[in-house]
Amino acid sequence: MIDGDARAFLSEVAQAAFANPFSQERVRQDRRLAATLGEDLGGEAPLEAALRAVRRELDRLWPLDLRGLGGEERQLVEVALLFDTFHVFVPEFDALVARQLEAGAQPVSAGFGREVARRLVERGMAEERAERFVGIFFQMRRTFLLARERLRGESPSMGRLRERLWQNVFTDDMVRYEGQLWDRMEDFSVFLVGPTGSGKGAAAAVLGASSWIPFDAQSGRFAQSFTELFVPLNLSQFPESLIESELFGHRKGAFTGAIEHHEGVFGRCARHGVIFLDELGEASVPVQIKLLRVLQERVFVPVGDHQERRFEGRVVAATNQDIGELRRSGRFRDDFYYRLCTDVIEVPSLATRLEEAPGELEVLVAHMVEGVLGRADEASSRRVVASLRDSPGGSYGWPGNVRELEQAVRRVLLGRSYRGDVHPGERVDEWAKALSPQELALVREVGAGALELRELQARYCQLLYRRHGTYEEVARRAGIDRRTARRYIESQ
Ligand SMILES: Nc1ncnc2c1ncn2[C@@H]1O[C@H](COP(=O)(O)OP(=O)(O)OP(=O)(O)O)[C@@H](O)[C@H]1O
Repeated sequence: MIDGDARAFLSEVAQAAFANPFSQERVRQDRRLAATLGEDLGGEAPLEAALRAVRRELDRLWPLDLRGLGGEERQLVEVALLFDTFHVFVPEFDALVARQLEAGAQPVSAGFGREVARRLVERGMAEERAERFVGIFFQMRRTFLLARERLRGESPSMGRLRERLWQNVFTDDMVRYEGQLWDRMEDFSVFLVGPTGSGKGAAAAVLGASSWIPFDAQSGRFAQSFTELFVPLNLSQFPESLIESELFGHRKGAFTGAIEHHEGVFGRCARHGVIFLDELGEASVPVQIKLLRVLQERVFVPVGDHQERRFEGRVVAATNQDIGELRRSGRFRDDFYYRLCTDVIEVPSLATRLEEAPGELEVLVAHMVEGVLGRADEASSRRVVASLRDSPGGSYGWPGNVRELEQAVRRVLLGRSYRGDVHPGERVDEWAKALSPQELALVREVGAGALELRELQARYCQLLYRRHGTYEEVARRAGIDRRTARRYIESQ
C-alpha cells in the first residue's frame, strides 16, 4: 500500500517525530525531514514544512485505518498520525497548562482531550491506547513549557540540563516509552547534583510536574492537577530526630510530642507524584536504610505504626555536597547510592554558565527583573546588568549561584550596588572593608587574573581619579603623563 518514497519519508518522520525537543539533533532531524521531501523551506521553520508534508502524506493514504496495516507499515503510519495529531492540538494543550497553573489543585476541564482521542480512534487505534496518548501529549507539553520557563538560560550546559531532564522523563525512545515505560517510571529515581542555589530544586520541580496523568474521557478531565504532584522535603531543615517522621509520618503517641497523627511526604505523595528529597547528604545511615527499603520494596511504615503502606510515586533527590567524599567517609551508603542513581543529572554552576555564554547574565536578569516588578522592563534590566558587570564584576565566582544573583538583582533594583558575597569564615581585612564596590571588584579581578594590562591601567587610573579628582594627581601617582592619564580615565 505504501510505496518506497512514502516509506522513506515516513521512516524519517518516525525518527524525528518525538525526538528530544531540547537536543541539537532535533533541529537537524526536522531539516532532514523537510529535505527528504524536496521541500523548499524558504523562511519557513523546518517543523512547519515537515508537518505540511506529513499531512499531505496522510491525506494521500486516506481513508486510513491502522487496523488494515501490519508490521513496520503500521508503525510508520501510526507515528505520522500521532505526530500530526499532537501538533494539531498543541495550542489546546498549552492553554490547558496555563489554566491549570492558575487554577491550582482542582483538575480543570480538558474537553478537547476527547477530540484528540476520537481522531486517533477514527483511524483505527484502540480507545484505551488513544486515551493514553492524550496523557502523553499533555505530559510532553507540560515538560517542555515548564523546562523552558523555569530553567532560563541559553548556555550550552543549560541546554544540556533541559535535554537531560526531558530524556529522564521520556527516555531516548518515545515508542519504547509508550510501549513499556509510561506507567513504570516510578522505579527510575533521579539524583540531581550541583552547587547550592544552582537550580536543583527548580529542576526537580520540572520533573515533579512531568508525570503521566490518566485522562478520563467521561469527565473530560485529567485525573489530577499536575500542580499537586510535587512533594518537596528539605532534610537539612529538620533535626535528625524528626527526619524519619517527616519522611514516613507518625502515629499519635509514637513518641513524646507526637500529639497528632502526622502524614509524612511518602504518605502525601500521590500515585503519579514525585517526592523531592533535598539535601539528601543530611540523611543518617538508619534513615538511608529505611529509604532504601521504600525504593526497593515500595513499602514504608510510619513511626509507631505496624501497618505497611505502599508508595507508588517517584523519588528525586539532590545534594550539593561532594557525594564521592560522603561515600568514602561512610556517611552515604553505597547500596543506597546505587539504588538512587539510576540517573544522575548535573546542574551547572552559574560561573560555568557565564563562562560559556556571558549573555546568560542578561537572560537571567531580565527574567528576575520581570519577577520582581511583575512586568518585563528592559531599561531596568540593562541598568542591573551594567551595575553587576561593574561590581562584583565579570570574574566574580557567584558562590551562591542563581539564588545569589536573585538577591543581587533585588539589591541593585533598590538602588544599591552589589559587592559580592563574602563566605562565612572568609577573612575580610579592614582594608577591603574600606573599599568601594568598584575598587573591591578591581581587586577581585586582579586576583582572578582576569584583566588585560590596558584595562588594568585604565581601571587603576579611574580609581585614582575617583579618589583624588584631578588628572594631575592621577598622573603623579601612577607615574605617567597627564594626557595618558586623561585618556585612560575617559576610556570607559
Ligand atoms: N535556570 C534558572 N532560571 C531561572 N531561575 C532559576 C534557574 N535556576 C535556579 N533558579 C532560581 O534560583 C533559585 C535557587 O534555585 P534552587 O532553589 O532550585 O537551587 P538549589 O540548587 O536547589 O539550591 P540548594 O542546593 O541550596 O537547595 C530559585 O528561586 C530558582 O527558581
